[in-house]
Amino acid sequence: MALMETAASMIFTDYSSSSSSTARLLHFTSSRVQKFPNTISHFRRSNTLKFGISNPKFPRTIITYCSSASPSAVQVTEEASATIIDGKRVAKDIREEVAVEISRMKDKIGIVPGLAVILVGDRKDSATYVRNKKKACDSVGINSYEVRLAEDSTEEEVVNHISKFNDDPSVHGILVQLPLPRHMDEEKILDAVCIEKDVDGFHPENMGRLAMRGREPSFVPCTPKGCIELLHRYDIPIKGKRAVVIGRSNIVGTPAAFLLQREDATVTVVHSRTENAEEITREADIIISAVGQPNMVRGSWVKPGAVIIDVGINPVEDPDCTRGYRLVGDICYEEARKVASAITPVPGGVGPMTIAMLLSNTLLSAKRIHNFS
Ligand SMILES: Nc1nc2c(c(=O)[nH]1)N[C@@H](CN(C=O)c1ccc(C(=O)N[C@@H](CCC(=O)O)C(=O)O)cc1)CN2
Repeated sequence: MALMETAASMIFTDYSSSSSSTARLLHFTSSRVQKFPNTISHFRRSNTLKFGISNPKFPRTIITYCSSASPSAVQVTEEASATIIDGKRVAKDIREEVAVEISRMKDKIGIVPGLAVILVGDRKDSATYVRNKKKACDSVGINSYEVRLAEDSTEEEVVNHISKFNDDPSVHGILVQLPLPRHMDEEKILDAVCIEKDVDGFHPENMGRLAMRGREPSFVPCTPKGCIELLHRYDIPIKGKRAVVIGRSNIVGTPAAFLLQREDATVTVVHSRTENAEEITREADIIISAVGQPNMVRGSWVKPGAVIIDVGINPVEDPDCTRGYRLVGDICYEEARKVASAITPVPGGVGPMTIAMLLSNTLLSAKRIHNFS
């Protein structure tokens, strides 16, 4: 099956760092939200595959292969229930942790972190994300600065604003909301953000460092950082696991794959030209999907007990919803949750983590610039 790559047009989150395989992504102490209750305790593969789940609250799942030749013939004969990875709750915890650090910094050295956001054009979804970023800044005590430019602005205008923010000592983080209007050269604009303030982590130097062993990016893109943070906070092991990343966009898929590799996972990237995407994905202990195709990953793509991080945020028409649409992920949630051991919902999974990680990166930047630990 061919996958569609729609990095720029996905209404999705895009997004992480670690200096060693075990390093935490955040630069302040954070807590795990709960023990991961659904760990597979054993596996027995034959015509009938069974796995036990360590927490008695979760029913034992029996998955029967009706025909070993056809993976789509997998039947769940007893209702299983994956742990729901609650991104909304983790994001709230992170906002609280960031707020505590910001007030400590303000008390000790009188510095308040500042974030500058540049929005070009009139996409409604982008305007909503920018508004939510401002609200999140307000809630933790970060000063925010916003520039809104018309759809037909020039690249030069955008770059001029970036240059001013690069030179402004009250600004510690700069981001340009994506996607940009089609006539603009995204590369040229993102390259203009100075690397010390690149809280989105989209500068090619940051990405290059992320890809290299022994090098540290200044910042890790917020969405992939959020994905790994969710795995850490739910105590989900990554080291030595097989991970499949679906999608290879610059802002999610590619950095997510680098991050998983830095955490010592064995990583495969599945993309629009991949043959046998379904079989490859079915080998994975951890799936991160960021492809922007509603419900593309079916239950049959998922190995029993796998952990699923769904980055896709796709609107699908629904007259019953006040907005006229509802949001679904790349993963067919109703099918996958019966096979997986843990899964992020959409909405309320990775999405809220993107903004929480942005706040965390902005705090990190201000601490670094002012040599505050
Ligand atoms: N400069 C950037 N542009 C874009 C990024 C980014 O990280 N930096 N990511 C996405 C959009 N995005 C933030 O910018 C973003 C997307 C979604 C959410 C979110 O919280 N989603 C909610 C649902 C929201 C809804 O109901 O509409 C959820 O999943 O629960 C936050 C941020 C592309 N552009």
